[in-house]
Amino acid sequence: MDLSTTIYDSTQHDNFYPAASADHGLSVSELTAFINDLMATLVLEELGSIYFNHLQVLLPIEGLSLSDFDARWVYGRASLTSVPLELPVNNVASLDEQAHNAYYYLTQTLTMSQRTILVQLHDMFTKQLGHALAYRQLHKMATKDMLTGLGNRSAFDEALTRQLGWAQRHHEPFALLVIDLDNFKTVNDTWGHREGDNVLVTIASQLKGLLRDEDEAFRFGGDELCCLLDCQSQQQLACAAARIQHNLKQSDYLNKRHITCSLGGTIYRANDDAGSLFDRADKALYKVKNSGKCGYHAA
Ligand SMILES: Nc1nc2c(ncn2[C@@H]2O[C@H](COP(=O)(O)OP(=O)(O)OP(=O)(O)O)[C@@H](O)[C@H]2O)c(=O)[nH]1
Repeated sequence: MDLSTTIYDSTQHDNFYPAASADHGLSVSELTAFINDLMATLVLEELGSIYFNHLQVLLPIEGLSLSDFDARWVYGRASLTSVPLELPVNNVASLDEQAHNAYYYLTQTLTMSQRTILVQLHDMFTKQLGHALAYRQLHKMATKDMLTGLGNRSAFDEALTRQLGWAQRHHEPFALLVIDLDNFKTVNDTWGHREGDNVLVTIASQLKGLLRDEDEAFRFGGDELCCLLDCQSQQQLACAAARIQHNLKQSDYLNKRHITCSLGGTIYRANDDAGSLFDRADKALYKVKNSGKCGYHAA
């Protein structure tokens, strides 16, 4: 889910402004005037665009249009500044161990009561921001394989659905490559489970290093990995598979543990869905497994 959408929904923007004004004992037009007078350009380092969405919540108010605001918006600069005011964004530090602050660049010095209101409004905005960040953090944890740092099966499912949608709309094929380690159980049995874990981490990190920016790798489960590749032909896919296999064979660490892998690949075809695409790649993989392992087959 898009983070900005989450924020927008969670602030229930139709009700937000009147609620804010009631809380602060101001009429909507007084509050509007206040925001207007402040001409506050909000710059939240790293989270600027997220915070900007909060501002959009405030924009449909009388007298303040997006273009007005745009004209005043200064991201990362303080050209309008008379008084930069830095306020902590609550609940965020504990989520990702980084301190985040919102910087309000003001065109006039605030009176004490304006400052109090700004701080109160800020707390209201950042509560929503905290929720959005908590959601983002949870989503990250739910889609990441904790051992290897690759996307997990759930991330793979999401990415595959996205890729299929793109391929169907734009008639642009892509490739699915399924990689399964050979005799991995022997590594666990011989060197122990921890060493088995190290092997998985090593392979995942090599894979990440090998792929181009537009390609993605996932741990599908156990000793099986998947890649979604920007390949449009069997030839390109075969090259990618050969590159991966060649690279793994160069690793002394993996050679000492007799690690090889089998790969099955396929290219998207019109009318494919996730099931048909995956089945083809999986069948190709099992052809390799059934004919001596350590090879590549395409379907
Ligand atoms: N160390 C470690 N082992 C795991 C993990 N997940 C699954 N395994 C082990 O991976 C092994 C996979 O075994 P199999 O599916 O028989 O695969 P294989 O030994 O590679 O056999 P082939 O695929 O036929 O070559 C099992 O022993 C699992 O216990 C993990 O996170 N860490």
